[in-house]
Formats: sequence, C-alpha cells, structure tokens
Amino acid sequence: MSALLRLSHVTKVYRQGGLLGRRLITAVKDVSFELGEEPEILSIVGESGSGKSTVAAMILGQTVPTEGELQFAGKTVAIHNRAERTAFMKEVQPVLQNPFEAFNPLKRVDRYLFETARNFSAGKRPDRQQAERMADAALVHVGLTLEEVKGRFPHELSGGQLQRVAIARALIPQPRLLVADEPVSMVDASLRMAIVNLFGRLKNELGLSIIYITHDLATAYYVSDNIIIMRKGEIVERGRARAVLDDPQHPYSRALKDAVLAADFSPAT
Ligand SMILES: Nc1ncnc2c1ncn2[C@@H]1O[C@H](COP(=O)(O)OP(=O)(O)OP(=O)(O)O)[C@@H](O)[C@H]1O
Repeated sequence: MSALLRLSHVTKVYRQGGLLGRRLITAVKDVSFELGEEPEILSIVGESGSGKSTVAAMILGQTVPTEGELQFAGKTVAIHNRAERTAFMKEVQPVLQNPFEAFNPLKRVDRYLFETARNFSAGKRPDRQQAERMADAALVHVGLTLEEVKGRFPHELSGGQLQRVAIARALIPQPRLLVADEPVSMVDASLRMAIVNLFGRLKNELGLSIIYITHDLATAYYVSDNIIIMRKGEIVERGRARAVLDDPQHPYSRALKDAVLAADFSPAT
C-alpha cells in the first residue's frame, strides 16, 4: 500500500557524556506508523521526554535514526547535502514551537517570505512581484495579507500573528506534509484554538497532511483524525483520535486524560 510517510521500527539512541561517564538514552524505541496518501492530521501526544520531538526531528531529516527506516513518498529519508535538503523541504516543512525564535528580531518578516518564495520556487527564480504574490497567497491561507505584515519586525506582531506568518512561510513551497512541534504552546491560550482550527482548514483546502505534536489533549481531540500516544519513547496507544480519547485503553492514556479533566474541573484560584 502506498503511504506518504512510513516509519518502520525506528529507534533513536543518544549518547551523553564523555568517555568515563557515557550514558545511552533511548529517546525513541521501535516506533512504527504511517500516514496514507489521503490528507490527515495525526497528533502525537505524550508528556515531556516521551520522544515526540525526536520523532519530529527524524521525520524532518534533522536526526538520523539509530535503527529502523523512515520513508517519505516511497523513498528512504536520507539527506546528505544542501540540494537534497532543499528538495526534501519542498515536500516536508517544519512549524516550530516558538515563532519568536524562528525569526531574527532585526529582520522584517516579509523578507523571510520573499526569500522562501525565491529559494523554493520550481523553475525560474520569481521576481519581486511574483514573490510578493506568492507571499500574499500563503498569508491569505492563514487569515492574513501581505499588506498587514509588510515592513513589520517580529516584535510588531503578536505571538499568534507571528505563528501564522511562520505557517504561511511553511506553505510557500507547497509541501505535502507539515510537522508542527508544539506549535501553540507559546501562543496565548485564547488564540490556540484559532491556530488549531487553521490546521483543519489547511488540510481540507490544500490537501495537506499535518503531524501535530502536543501535550495538549484538548486541541488534539478537537483537530486530529488519528492519534498516537507515546510514553518513554514507545507508542502505548493509537487509533482514531476521538475513539482513543473518549475511551482510552492504556493506563498511561487514561492517566493523561484524567490529568486534563482534573485541571479543567479544579476550582479557579
Ligand atoms: N540531543 C540529545 N542528546 C541527548 N539526549 C536527548 C537529546 N534530545 C533528546 N534527548 C533525550 O531524549 C528523550 C526524549 O526527548 P524528546 O525531546 O524527544 O521528548 P519530548 O516528548 O519531545 O519532550 P518535550 O515535550 O519536553 O520536548 C529525553 O530523555 C531527552 O532528554
């Protein structure tokens, strides 16, 4: 069966420390899952240290697995040089946790969009006007316009706006997959849902698949088609998001859900 992304028995072991105090940390252990050709939102949830970011880094080709294989569109993910990285990033784009870290504070945000348009466009390098059109089209998909962000520095935008600009930038190469690692954890709580809703729209309107890494069960429940729950580097439960979260089977999944419910119903202080 064809798959957009396939992880087969992927393990990642980090070595820590020097010669004397060397320690091995198994961040991800024998993880297998796939995304089909149909656009979908797959959430990967788990508490801090469960291996979510390491899985994201391997999918993005930033970290090489110690064992196992990752395939994107039928080909093993292996990036050896700049040309291979550019080709891969046309298809698979990251969305980082902190948009303020993704942008240099001294550089106007529209410059990032134009550069991305120039670096990733197929065929002839777009001129200024074409780059502006590409940037504007991407911004419209995230509910902004070029007019609104033109000439602005990162600190002149809110965290939510800046995260949307970062997502617009990721859309410019017209990727097939976004890997969003905790994309709303630095965004004001009142704006989180708007960004998560945006993922749903991008899936439907652009046919994008999205891997949404989070420890926020509520947004994962709301937006995802499928969910994977990780604990200590291993997948402990997986399936359709609503089915899993409505009736979690693994004790760890139940504990995660109970923790959310307890927080929701705790008296305001
Ligand atoms: N570069 C590294 N070198 C050594 N150990 C690492 C490295 N990156 C991650 N780890 C370890 O691997 C384990 C999994 O970390 P990872 O960041 O993938 O988990 P996570 O679920 O994304 O956590 P968080 O939500 O805190 O980012 C942790 O024990 C972490 O300390």
